[in-house]
Amino acid sequence: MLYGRLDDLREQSSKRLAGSLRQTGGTHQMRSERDTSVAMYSDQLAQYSAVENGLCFGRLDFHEGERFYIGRIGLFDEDKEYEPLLMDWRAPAARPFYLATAASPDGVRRRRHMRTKQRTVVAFDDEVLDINSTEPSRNEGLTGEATLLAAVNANRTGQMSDIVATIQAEQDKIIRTELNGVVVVQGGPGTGKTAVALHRAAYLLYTHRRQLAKRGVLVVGPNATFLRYIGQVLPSLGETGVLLSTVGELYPGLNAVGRESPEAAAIKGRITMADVISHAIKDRQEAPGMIEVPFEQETLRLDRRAITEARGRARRTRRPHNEARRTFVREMISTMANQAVNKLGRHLLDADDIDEIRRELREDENVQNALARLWPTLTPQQLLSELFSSAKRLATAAPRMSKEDRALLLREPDAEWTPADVPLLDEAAELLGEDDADAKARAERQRRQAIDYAQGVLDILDLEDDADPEILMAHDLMDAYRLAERHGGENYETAAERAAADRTWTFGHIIVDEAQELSAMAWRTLMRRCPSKSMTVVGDIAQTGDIAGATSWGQVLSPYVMDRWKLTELTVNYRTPSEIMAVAADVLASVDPELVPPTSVRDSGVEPWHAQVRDLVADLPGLVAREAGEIGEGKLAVIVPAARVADLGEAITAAIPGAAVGSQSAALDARAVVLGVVDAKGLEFDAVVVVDPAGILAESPRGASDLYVALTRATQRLGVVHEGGLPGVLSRLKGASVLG
Ligand SMILES: Nc1ncnc2c1ncn2[C@@H]1O[C@H](COP(=O)(O)OP(=O)(O)OP(=O)(O)O)[C@@H](O)[C@H]1O
Repeated sequence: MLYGRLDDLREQSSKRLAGSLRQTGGTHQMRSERDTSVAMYSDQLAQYSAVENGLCFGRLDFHEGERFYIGRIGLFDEDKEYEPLLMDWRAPAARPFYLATAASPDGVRRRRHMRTKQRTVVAFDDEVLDINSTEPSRNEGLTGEATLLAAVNANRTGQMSDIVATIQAEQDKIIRTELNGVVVVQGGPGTGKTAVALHRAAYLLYTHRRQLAKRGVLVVGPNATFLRYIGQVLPSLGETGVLLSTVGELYPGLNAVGRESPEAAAIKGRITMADVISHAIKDRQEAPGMIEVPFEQETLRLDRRAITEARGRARRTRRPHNEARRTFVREMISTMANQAVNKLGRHLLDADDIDEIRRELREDENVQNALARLWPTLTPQQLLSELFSSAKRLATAAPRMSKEDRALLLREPDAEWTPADVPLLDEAAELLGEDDADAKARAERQRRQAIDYAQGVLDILDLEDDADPEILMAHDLMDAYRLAERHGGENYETAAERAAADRTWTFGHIIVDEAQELSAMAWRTLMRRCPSKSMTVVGDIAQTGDIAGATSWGQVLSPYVMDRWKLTELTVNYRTPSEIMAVAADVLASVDPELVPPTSVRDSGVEPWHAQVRDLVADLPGLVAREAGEIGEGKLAVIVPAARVADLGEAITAAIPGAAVGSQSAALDARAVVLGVVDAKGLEFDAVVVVDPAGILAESPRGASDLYVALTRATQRLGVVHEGGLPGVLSRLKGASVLG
């Protein structure tokens, strides 16, 4: 019945969409109304398709005989005064599905979890919420235990799936925390932080749709692999208007994927870089001694005092550099005009002549060159590449930075931009001010040309009597205006799309995942994008791997919100079975004995293994092949020190058909993938082989956190392969079976 209703709705929206698309021409207002309905019906259609799998997953029976079905979206019976047929999981009335317990049943008699395959129910589990129930005692505190365990035991697919059917009480509380303020979700590996963050985005969009649809929601993740991994979750919850981005992608028009040493990135992440950039800009507002400017037959002389005075005036406007330049130029032109007038004889000139002289000065190439030297118009890219490619400029802009640190920042002028550069470019853009008048004029010219082009295409189509019906359809559906917009690739329909193209866009809510990895400068950029400071910050201080990353949430947040942030915690690990967690816990204790590992929700009955080999390149592929055989259709990752991704990757891909290396999207779809620790962050696999743990420990000052991350990626099986002895933190493995 529910699927029947979904089909009806789909057909209705599809007809309405076709109707709207068929209307062409009309006034600007009619066109804009039509565009709005096109966007709305397309969204509805996308949502109806997205919720097809597992449309309904739960049922609540109340003591008074009432019964609700719970699902991905709300469905209503139009013929019976919109009586609810299916309740959206985010609606307040659906809450007992996640929270009710035998001790506090909230009127619920029975809770049913249903599993469906396509449109057929394949299993269901009932919980009778009666404290005196004679049912066998269940794992205390878990909601829908059987369905939950089926979900956590299932093979992984290389794509994260939603958890909407089995959200646990501690997770539900965080998902539904109020919109305003900063909420920190701290939790160990596998506690569902990422899942909770994404469901919270869906919940907030449902509950505060009006407020958030306009400004959009931004989800920030650590790298492109991770974003691809989580990319399907929100669409499967029927939400498409969320922008997923790495910090490196936050500067429109730039995809910063260049590489640099972690030390250089850490320096760029320090908050003091904000001062360095501000200094670097001031250094470009030069006041040399006397400069001479040839103008027509005369030589004009600008002395230091005149320049400093004009500079002072321009700075006192407190406008960004490129905007304040107007004041500087006006002052300098006025000084030069005075000199020129005096030389020509003031008594011979009237006001119009003097204006003419000013105009000529502005247009004179020598004058322009002199002004460009004294106060150049700068783009953020130009400022930074000229700063980082000059030891001298760096020394003046960062006098308090050590020589060694400055040396680490030096690079070629045309070097690729790195993720750590993005917050610096953003800072520079703020202080320089956009000088985008030219860019806007260019864009408008291009748009006009595209419209003319599109009009031409449509005119030609009109002339052809026997034109292909498909093309005619295109003609019916699209007028010149829409075609032009598509042609220019600027047909942004959602807030998220518009936001991605605009550096100064501010979001209604920002969710930061793996937030412990962000540098102080990256936080500064994100805080600028969210003036309301409505944020969800998700991470695990114990997993911090980046040396620019955080060691405490207070330290990160207090500069922006003082102590007005709320800490919430997740304590149950749904990913890693207890046998593996015991090994990981020893490593965690070596990071900080005070840190408590999360409790595994299940045992797997499989002990982790280790193998000492003589030569990794020769012996590892055989062990990996054996492990791949153990997990059948599941996914396997081989996690190695960054320095060994290339050689061990080659050995494994040569020996195992279908294996892949690195974090490109195809690699995640492979059955076996070789990854460095950084790229494995946030991901999970059925089996994990951690290679050369001593190498991982030695590779970074945060080596122990990296090893902890590597060990906790497995959902079923873990093996450790090493050449030398086992590091002390893994001595628990000594009792385990030894392969190889
Ligand atoms: N309530 C739940 N029901 C079913 N599966 C869950 C639930 N909570 C978490 N999981 C599963 O546990 C796994 C770990 O979740 P997630 O990746 O969100 O953890 P995390 O805390 O972000 O981990 P890490 O810090 O290691 O990146 C995922 O496969 C997720 O689907």
